[in-house]
Amino acid sequence: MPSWWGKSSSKEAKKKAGKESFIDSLHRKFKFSSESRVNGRSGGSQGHCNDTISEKGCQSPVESRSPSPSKNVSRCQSFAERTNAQPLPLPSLHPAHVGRTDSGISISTKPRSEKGSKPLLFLPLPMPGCIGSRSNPTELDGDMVTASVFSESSVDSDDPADSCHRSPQATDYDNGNRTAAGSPSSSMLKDQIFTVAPIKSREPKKSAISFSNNISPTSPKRRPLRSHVPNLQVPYHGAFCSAPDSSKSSPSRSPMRAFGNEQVVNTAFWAAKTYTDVTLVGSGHCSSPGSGHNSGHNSMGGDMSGQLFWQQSRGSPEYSPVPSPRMTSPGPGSRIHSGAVTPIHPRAGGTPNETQTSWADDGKQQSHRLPLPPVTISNASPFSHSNSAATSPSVPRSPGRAENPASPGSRWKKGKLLGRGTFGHVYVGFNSESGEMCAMKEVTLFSDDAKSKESAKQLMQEITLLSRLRHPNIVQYYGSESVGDRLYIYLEYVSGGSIYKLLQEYGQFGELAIRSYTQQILSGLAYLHAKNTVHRDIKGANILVDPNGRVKLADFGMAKHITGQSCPLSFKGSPYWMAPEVIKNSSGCNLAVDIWSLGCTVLEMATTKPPWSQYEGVAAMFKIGNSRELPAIPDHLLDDGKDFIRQCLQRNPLHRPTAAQLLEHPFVKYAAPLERPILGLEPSDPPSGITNGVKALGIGQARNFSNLDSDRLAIHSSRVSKTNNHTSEIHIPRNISCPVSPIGSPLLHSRSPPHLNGRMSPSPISSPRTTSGSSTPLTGGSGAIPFIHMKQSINLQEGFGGISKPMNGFYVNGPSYHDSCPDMFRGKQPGSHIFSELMPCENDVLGKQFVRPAHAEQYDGQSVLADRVSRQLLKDHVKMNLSLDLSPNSPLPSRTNGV
Ligand SMILES: Nc1ncnc2c1ncn2[C@@H]1O[C@H](COP(=O)(O)OP(=O)(O)OP(=O)(O)O)[C@@H](O)[C@H]1O
Repeated sequence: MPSWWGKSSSKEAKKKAGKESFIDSLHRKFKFSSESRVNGRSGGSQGHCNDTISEKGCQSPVESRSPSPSKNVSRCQSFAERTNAQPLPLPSLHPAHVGRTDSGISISTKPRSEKGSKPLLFLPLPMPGCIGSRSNPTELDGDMVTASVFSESSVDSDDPADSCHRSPQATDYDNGNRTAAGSPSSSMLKDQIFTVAPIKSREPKKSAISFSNNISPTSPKRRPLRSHVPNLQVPYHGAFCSAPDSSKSSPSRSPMRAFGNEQVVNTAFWAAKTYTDVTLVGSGHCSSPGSGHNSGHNSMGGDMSGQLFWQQSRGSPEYSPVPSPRMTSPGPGSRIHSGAVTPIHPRAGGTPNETQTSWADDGKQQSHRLPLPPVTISNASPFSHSNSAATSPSVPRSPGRAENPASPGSRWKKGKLLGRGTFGHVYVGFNSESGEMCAMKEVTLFSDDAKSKESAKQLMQEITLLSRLRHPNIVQYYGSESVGDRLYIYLEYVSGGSIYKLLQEYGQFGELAIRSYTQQILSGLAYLHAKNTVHRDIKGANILVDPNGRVKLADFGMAKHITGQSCPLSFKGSPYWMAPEVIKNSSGCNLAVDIWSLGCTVLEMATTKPPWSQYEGVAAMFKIGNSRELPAIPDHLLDDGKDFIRQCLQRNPLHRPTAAQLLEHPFVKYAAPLERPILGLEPSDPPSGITNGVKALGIGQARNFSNLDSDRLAIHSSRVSKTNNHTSEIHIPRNISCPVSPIGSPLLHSRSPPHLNGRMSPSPISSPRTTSGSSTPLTGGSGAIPFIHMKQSINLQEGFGGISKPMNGFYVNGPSYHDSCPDMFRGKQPGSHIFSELMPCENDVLGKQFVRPAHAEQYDGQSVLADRVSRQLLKDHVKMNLSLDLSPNSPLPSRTNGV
């Protein structure tokens, strides 16, 4: 056991004292905020147009521990050294996957009454209703701004912790996380040690807290913000430390996870690696990119440890018993946040879930009662807290419990740990009554950390943004609720893991898979961008894949809704996937940054590593931001693929095509469609016991929610669970997983060129070594990879850093694929006769023109249908967006006003 573990909480007592006051103040603030919103909040933050949404510190989620082939891979093997990956089995064809997508928020009207505990923390849970009720379209932004302000302020914090000087402890810590399957995996490292709640007893504890579902077996022990047993000491996970614990899942715990514009290079590390040309404001700390098992990205934004190398040997950290020192690789967890702020209190993300830990240890994966999943608030307050004690680790986890038989389907039980993130842990949530699953992100809020408040706000922002998104290629947000000192966020469960994880386990993808995944990512981005929202952290670790090959964009912690005309470009993202303009801070917020990152992700899929991974973080950033070099593109990719990457990696953001435009690129346009596109289009019946939320609830949230999202995509169901004095209205949207995704089985029904049909392309997959991803050094100096200058319609817009203002949701500066079937896409693919038989383009709602194979239907009727459905969905989304944006009450500004 690490020495720091035994140190326990020397600061415990001191922190405890401040918790109460913190909670109270936070509570008051949220409450205040809530009221403000209800009354048409204005948020003084509107004046700010900072990056906002959320800034995460480094985190290192632990990937699923389920047995996987990856186990066969030596953890110490480097990507390059790894033996050939196992061929991916063909996805099985199943009925359309229907996934719940509705969002709901659970709320408990009854405050927690646990003796000795503080009043429940009223977290401002974003809700459809609340959102819809906003009269000012910029409110959302205001929230973000507010968050950003916090974030920035945090960056300037004098708190040593801010500087993220993650010490070697990080390593230990990381190791501990990874190695301790069930051990308290705190993800926070810091020079300060704190104690975490001891593992809860599995014995049922009688709780004074009543559950909405009538479950009241909570544990008296549960003392959210105060009772930490000094038997576990978890190093603070400061901004500087990357989440070393990242396991294979997230590749990128990145080298610079905590980088921020505002950050000051104040660490020795940075001092020694200062590149004058790189605008590294603030002390960026990088987490090791591939180290963490979280997402393994090197996202910047909160903490940046000095590990800026793409970790070549990130096997499956989680399996690795050996404490891994800090990772320097651009893994999943290396994100740089503009504010070196570690979102939630260090402990939040890293605090091991006692219960979970114990479960993991014993491998039983027992689950215990959890508060009701997505529940719609039935009262006027947009903020909710749950009085459910179900989340208490001490709650009996017996699946067969008979408590609350009245509302069987409303209980979610926390299952196995999927991973750790900056904000907390993610578990599988299972409703034993309905058989449904979800991903539960558990975040522990601490009051003893100055940044907790800020972190909470950031998290709220992410939730707020996510709650407004509904697309088959975006992880659906179901709802959230706070229970005591913990916040639970319910998300669509995507069991396949991230692209990063798949790459780690199976090696590089074949071209068909890449095409399919890329097409889906683009679909999600097109939708997102149509809402003037930029993800800012696109990379393999943040893209999840379900068993059917459907891709879902995840982790919107750094996403930002672009609203003003001018928005400073925050230094956020993951170094290796970061666009030049972000590094150079030369342009304003731009949707095009995602396109650049997409290009990097395509390379990542083709090589298992992001471009420039052979360089350490800072050096890579220097390359990206100051040289004209572009990463080498694997030869095994066909011309379309190479061209696609080049299009994305144009240094001038104005030259990059928009997501919508890229959907017309032959590389993705003919990607294999999903097998089951139609199933589920019609609203599915809500689960047993669940009634239509809108009708049943008749509350603002429900109404607004229905307005916010497409009815065609989801059914808003709710369940009213009345228990004792607690009434919860569950709003469980169900949606269909989507037809947009082309890949039901990338290997099947492909509409790609004949030579690719039905087969993976020449084996990229078989041997990760064969391709050189990062092994491909950057050859060439500037201009090694020629830019392709296509017809452009540059339309500089004032106030947006020179970036063109989106037109119909898309910036119109880049290559105009709108123009009738661009020649560049015609017959471009070698040997593809399909491309030469294109039907006349037809306009779609996006103003784009799609091209279809003349004999597509006879070629593959189902595929065509799927394609149409997918496009229709995209149109619907756009329409929906337009409708939403134009609504005076919409929290999102009209696109025409955006950017
Ligand atoms: N909806 C989901 N379905 C399945 N697994 C998920 C889901 N969301 C997250 N995970 C898993 O949980 C892990 C932690 O996710 P989380 O979003 O908290 O952190 P992260 O994305 O890895 O890091 P960060 O948020 O700091 O960038 C991820 O690595 C991912 O494997």
